[in-house]
Amino acid sequence: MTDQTVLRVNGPTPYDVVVGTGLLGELPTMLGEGVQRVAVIHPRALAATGEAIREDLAAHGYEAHGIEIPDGEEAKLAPVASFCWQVLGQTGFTRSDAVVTVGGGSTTDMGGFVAATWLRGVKVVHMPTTLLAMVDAAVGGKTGMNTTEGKNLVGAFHEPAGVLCDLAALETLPRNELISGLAEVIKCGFIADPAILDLVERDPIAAVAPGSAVLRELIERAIRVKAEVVAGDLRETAGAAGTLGGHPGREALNYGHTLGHAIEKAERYNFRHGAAVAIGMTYVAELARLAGRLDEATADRHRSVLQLVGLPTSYRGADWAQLHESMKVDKKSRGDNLRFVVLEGLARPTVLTAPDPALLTAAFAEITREA
Ligand SMILES: NC(=O)c1ccc[n+]([C@@H]2O[C@H](COP(=O)([O-])OP(=O)(O)OC[C@H]3O[C@@H](n4cnc5c(N)ncnc54)[C@H](O)[C@@H]3O)[C@@H](O)[C@H]2O)c1
Ligand SMILES: O=C(O)C(=O)C[C@@H](O)[C@H](O)[C@H](O)COP(=O)(O)O
Ligand SMILES: [Zn+2]
Repeated sequence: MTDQTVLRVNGPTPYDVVVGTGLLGELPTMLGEGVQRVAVIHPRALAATGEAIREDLAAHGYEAHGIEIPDGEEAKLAPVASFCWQVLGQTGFTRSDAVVTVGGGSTTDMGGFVAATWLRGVKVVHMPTTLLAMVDAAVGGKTGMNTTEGKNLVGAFHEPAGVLCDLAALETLPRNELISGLAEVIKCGFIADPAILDLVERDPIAAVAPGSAVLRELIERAIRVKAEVVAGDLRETAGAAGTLGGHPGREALNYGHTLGHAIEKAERYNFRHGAAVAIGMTYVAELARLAGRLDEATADRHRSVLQLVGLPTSYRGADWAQLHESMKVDKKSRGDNLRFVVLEGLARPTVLTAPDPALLTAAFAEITREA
């Protein structure tokens, strides 16, 4: 009897996302044939876990090296990538060797980037340890590094060879981190799978309880949404090209992120990613409502479902001019035109290009009003 669920991600190089507990035994199979050296990249907070995985790999005959990186967004900086490249160089990493990331989204983003760039691309297996990384960051091959000018401005698409989501990791995750991850789950509910919203609304306590059947179902549903979206538009080109008949393709996964990333930068990354995205989703719901695209009930549902699990839906930090300036380098922008993913209804994402500036500020007024 196994508690594992295997979710397939299709695309140029299909791979599995395994959800369950006690998954370390799956790692050698996922690494596949021919791997001699493995670099286990983990944040400081997970030093013991990283070392246990390194030792297990060594016991299986791999030449296993641990690479410790900073916790959180501090990991997503160029000097950290440079340090990792140095270790790979000094340990003689070749194209048949592999990176294993163990950590949250900041670890999978930066470790994935190192794997994408070392020798122009080596194998990577992600072992996400936060809810957010399990349902989002570890799946789909997007990697990202921050620069002074903004969030994720450097990166590459580099799909993993596989993803192991060990649910036991969620037992040690601080509650605010779990809640942050739930924002990306709820995002999947709005853009593609409204059953997610029903599940959260029916039992918000179980939704944030590690080990609950509800949380597991939410995780699996969100991974399915992500897998389906990236399989259809891995490199995020379909939305701007208009090849999916109005569907934004992979850009749909950026719902709430245009303002969300600007808030994270303004708050010097002291804001959780999911919290910023929750505010960003509330903002675009208001924007879509004011633009006459979205009905009032669905816009209001953003506030109610996000608040139910303790996520913020209002903001009174940085001013609009500063946030607007940061949004200009959002990857969905084309030239001087901002492009926002908005909803025309539940599970009906589309792109709103260059909205009237008066609408942008009116929507901002809606989310600052009650902060
Ligand atoms: N590439 C993508 O598709 C994608 C998707 C979503 C988010 N992201 C990125 O992911 C990042 C956010 O990731 P996150 O929310 O996982 O945060 P995170 O990686 O910063 O982890 C949060 C904190 O929890 C600690 N931690 C991790 N696992 C733990 C565990 N099991 N027990 C105790 N502590 C643990 C970490 O060390 C860190 O201090 C952002 O940089 C965001 O841009 C990327
Ligand atoms: O996988 C994607 O595509 C996403 O947009 C998922 C987002 O949740 C994630 O935060 C991503 O890193 C944002 O991408 P970016 O291209 O806006 O940096
Ligand atoms: Zn995100």
